[in-house]
Amino acid sequence: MNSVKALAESPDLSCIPSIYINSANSTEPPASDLQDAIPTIDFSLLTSDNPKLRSQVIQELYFACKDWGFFRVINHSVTESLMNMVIEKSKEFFDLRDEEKKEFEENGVLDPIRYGTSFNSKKDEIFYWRDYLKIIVHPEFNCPNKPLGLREVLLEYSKRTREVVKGLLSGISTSLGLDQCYVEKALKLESGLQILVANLYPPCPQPELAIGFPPHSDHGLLTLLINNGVGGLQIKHKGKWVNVNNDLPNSFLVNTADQLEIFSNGKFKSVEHRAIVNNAVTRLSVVVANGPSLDAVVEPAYKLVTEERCPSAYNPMKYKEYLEMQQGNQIIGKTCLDRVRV
Ligand SMILES: O=C(O)CCC(=O)C(=O)O
Ligand SMILES: [Fe+2]
Repeated sequence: MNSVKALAESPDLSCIPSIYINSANSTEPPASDLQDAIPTIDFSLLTSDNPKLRSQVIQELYFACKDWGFFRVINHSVTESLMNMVIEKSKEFFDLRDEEKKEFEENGVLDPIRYGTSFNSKKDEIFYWRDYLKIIVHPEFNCPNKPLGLREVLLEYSKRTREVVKGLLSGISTSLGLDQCYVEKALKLESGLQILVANLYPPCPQPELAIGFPPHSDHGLLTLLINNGVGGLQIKHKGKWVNVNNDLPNSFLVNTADQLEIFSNGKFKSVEHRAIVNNAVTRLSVVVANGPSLDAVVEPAYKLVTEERCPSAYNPMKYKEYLEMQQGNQIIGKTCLDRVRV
């Protein structure tokens, strides 16, 4: 595997190889800065003793999912020092020697540990300026045996982030007029799939020609993102690409993903996002994708279809099949969701 990290570190790289040239860059309008602030959800209010505060935050969650598909979560139980350790240990993984990382190279979509470059280098027509490490951390916890300490940090992070996701999904369930445990039970979250993805975007000598992560939506229910303080994430909001700034310490950036769009029968849309690169500093993001159980069949919630008399807009599909379809092909916007849309 030829990592972008090794390429970016080659001594006299001034032009990027043509395989990295993303022709869409020249046709897409540049992103603008956001006019309105991304919604912020105070997680602690979801379990407040005060029913008024609880119902208020559930309503905020509803509109954050419906109008944005992106929100920040504050006052959760994950400490800033744990978040920093996750970033630091992920960086140490990428800093291992190539021979050490080689044993984790991707062989198949459902491999528990996958180190690779681009998105799906066997299928990608152009390559993305990104190396990655993907680890299935639930229902079974997996982890590379190096660097030292990675395992402890990721195990703790996986547990903590699952608690946050559980709380958010019970709020979302309520906000959809369903029982607060409805999502959890229907999608068997006890054995829900959780994949941790570390994305490394080294400095790129021609950032305007390359792309770190092309426009896409995520496969699961909710994705939690943190990064090393370097900007680069852009989301599509009201039809336009906008920059997401890192302006709130100790917060998660959360986005709605495909299975939540399906489950909510399209009430909540999975949001498209992408990552651009820069020529000065390495960007590192750590994303936790939280999905249903692999054997859960996902379809619009029965109650939403019957009580609201909205015909089902998505065909049922086992999450495992959806995941294999999304991870095993090229990633192009929301084309994967189109395949299950009625
Ligand atoms: O690096 C980022 O900010 C985005 C990464 C991402 O979208 C993903 O891993 O699905
Ligand atoms: Fe993503």
